[in-house]
Amino acid sequence: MSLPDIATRLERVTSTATIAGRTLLGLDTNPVAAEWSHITKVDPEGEKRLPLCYPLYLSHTSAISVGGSRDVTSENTEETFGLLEYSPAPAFHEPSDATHVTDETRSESTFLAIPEVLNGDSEALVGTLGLGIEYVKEDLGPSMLADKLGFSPDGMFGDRIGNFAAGYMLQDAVFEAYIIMNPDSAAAREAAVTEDDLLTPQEAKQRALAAEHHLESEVIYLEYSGTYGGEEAADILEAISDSITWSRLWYGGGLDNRENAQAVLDAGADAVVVGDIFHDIATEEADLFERARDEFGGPAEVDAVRDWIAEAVTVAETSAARYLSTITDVPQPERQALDYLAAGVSFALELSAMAETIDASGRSALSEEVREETFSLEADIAEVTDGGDATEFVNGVGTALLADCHGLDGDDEVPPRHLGLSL
Ligand SMILES: CC(C)=CCC/C(C)=C/CC/C(C)=C/CC/C(C)=C/COP(=O)(O)OP(=O)(O)O
Ligand SMILES: O=P(O)(O)OC[C@@H](O)CO
Repeated sequence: MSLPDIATRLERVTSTATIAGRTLLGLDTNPVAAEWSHITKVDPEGEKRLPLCYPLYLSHTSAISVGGSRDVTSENTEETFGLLEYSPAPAFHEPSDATHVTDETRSESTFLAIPEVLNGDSEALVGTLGLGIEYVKEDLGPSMLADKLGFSPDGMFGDRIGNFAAGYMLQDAVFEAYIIMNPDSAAAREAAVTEDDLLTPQEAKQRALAAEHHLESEVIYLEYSGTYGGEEAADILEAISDSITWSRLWYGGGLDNRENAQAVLDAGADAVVVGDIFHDIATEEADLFERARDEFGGPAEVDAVRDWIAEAVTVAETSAARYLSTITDVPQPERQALDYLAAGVSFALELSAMAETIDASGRSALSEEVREETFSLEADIAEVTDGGDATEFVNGVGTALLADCHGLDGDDEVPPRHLGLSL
């Protein structure tokens, strides 16, 4: 038997074993964790910001998806992964364009999640993917290898290096088969989904079956981006979850309270995905900080800030409480939200008082003073990350915000443009 014959037989045996494992034995070989029930989408674009103590909020989510469909670049994606090093949850990369993928994003993400749209145009199903593979094969793969080796191996292996890089990256990637049901969303525009492309539950189920059996998509993603799908979404989820066995089923769009998150889980979603309500916390925190500055006129104890927030707003209606309530295993989202909002606002009050007195002659003097200060937020952060990271995080955020306030540019670990609040 020739070498190619042996390779062909081996490939057949392996793929038969895979199918038997998944179907006859019901083995869960899906690399996307079955336990994940809540995903937070963090968008790297400039308009979508993070609350100051994002590690606290993100300590309750199962995983973080980094990506977005507008104004995303490799630079703001790398920065977002840098910020998420302080987050306790694993982060994966969902690029909307292959050029957002770099060596750094690859090494910092748990896996690459590639969207394919089941009810859009052919660009969104395979066109962008083909373009992406071409980019990995011809540019990214060879340049990553040349960086690592210190020389370009092109002449030695010809095309094979690029093919290997593309194969390797895709083998490691997970595929998300999207069904987009909100034609007014950015995702729908990207994928050319119109009213005519909306699916009935039965059609959605049939496409999900094609995705599971033919495309082998690790995730089937029912997407209502920006709006809650209600009963229509529940009907689709029920139809899909009754028939797929191996792919995970995720729902995203408009979730902002416990009832709607629980409803889609009850309808059969394995996980809920939330985006907007998380980013809204950043705006809310910045607004509360401005009001607290007028109220306290200087630094204040966390307890005093907590009492003031409880009077100043209806905590149950805050984005912080709404975000936390979409995580169904957080027992008291309102209490937790009040603690986190108070922690963020009092940290900002401490920093803004420091801004008045700090030596702002240069970044190193400023960062030295920040390191000498003890911030109460550090203990809270240390509960969700390890101690060294908590110190580094608090000092990093403090230095970045103070430097920004004094117009000192620099290479911040925590770039202030990603934070909702400025001093
Ligand atoms: C091969 C490599 C390295 C990368 C491939 C990159 C690919 C194929 C990207 C596909 C992009 C695509 C088909 C996008 C369609 C629209 C979509 C599903 C967007 C995802 O939604 P969000 O970006 O989260 O939506 P919002 O911005 O509306 O929240
Ligand atoms: O921003 P929202 O509406 O929560 O949607 C989340 C996600 O499904 C978007 O891709």
